[in-house]
Amino acid sequence: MASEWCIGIIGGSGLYNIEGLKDEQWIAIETPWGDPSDEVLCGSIEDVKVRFLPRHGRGHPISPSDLNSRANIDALKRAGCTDILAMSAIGSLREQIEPGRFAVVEQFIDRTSRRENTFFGSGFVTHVSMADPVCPRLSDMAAKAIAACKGKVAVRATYLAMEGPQFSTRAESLMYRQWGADVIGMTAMPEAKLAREAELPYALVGMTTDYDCWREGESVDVAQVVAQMQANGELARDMVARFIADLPAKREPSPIDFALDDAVITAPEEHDPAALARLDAVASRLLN
Ligand SMILES: CSC[C@H]1O[C@H](OP(=O)(O)O)[C@H](O)[C@@H]1O
Ligand SMILES: Nc1ncnc2[nH]cnc12
Repeated sequence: MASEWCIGIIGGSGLYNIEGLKDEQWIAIETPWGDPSDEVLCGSIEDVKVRFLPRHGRGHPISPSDLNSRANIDALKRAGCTDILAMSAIGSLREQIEPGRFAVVEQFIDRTSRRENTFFGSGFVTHVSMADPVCPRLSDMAAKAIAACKGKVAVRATYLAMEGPQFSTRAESLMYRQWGADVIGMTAMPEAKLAREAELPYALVGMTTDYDCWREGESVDVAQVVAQMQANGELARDMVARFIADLPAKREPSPIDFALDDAVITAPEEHDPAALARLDAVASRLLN
């Protein structure tokens, strides 16, 4: 049955606010996983409900490895989101994805190692499919929004998620290219996995800031990233506004809304009540 959209926007480096929301209000949301990165800016554009969360918090106090992605995704689900459009600054591993070009991500290679990456531990063991980690419908709409704003866009990119906070060595950067990665960042994993566990369709738009360090004699630094981030800001804000304005009037269901069907392996008699209690938002569809 068709329903209303409620779009969660996760703002990456350089995108700490969005403008033009009606009835906007920053709201603190408590979660069983701890504090999200910041309050959530809630409001609407036309008839579409919008929930905006700056991934690193306003002022960028939180490092990639310390992001509480479980709290961030849970908070967006609790705030009523039906879908998530995530924005990220990225390095490019391909000549043709130059700084300033936006890349719509289709696949991930997850090299992160020190992050909580699931809502589902012992007592409610669950294995969701990540074969197709992003929502094709949202990704397609994001690519169209970038093009409509006269932005340069690359589609079907593979994103390598690294732990950081240091940038890669040259050998790593060259190896990631051989692995088939197109772009690199430090934050979209486990965020995308957790969105899938929370049955939230997720798309990722990478905003290219640099060529990382695979090109002979070149390397990346924060000054370069920040300068390009500022240059990317206008397109980022325009494309988010266009993406929301161009959503179909009603939201048709997505298969990702049912990602937990057939994913839970723990027998009902072995379910841990404490584990279930923490899943009141994330797995609300199954538990109610
Ligand atoms: C300032 S460059 C490194 C920083 O930028 C990206 O963050 P986000 O994905 O939130 O835009 C990258 O992953 C690093 O966290
Ligand atoms: N080169 C790079 N490596 C990792 N994360 C990034 N974010 C922006 N540029 C990056």
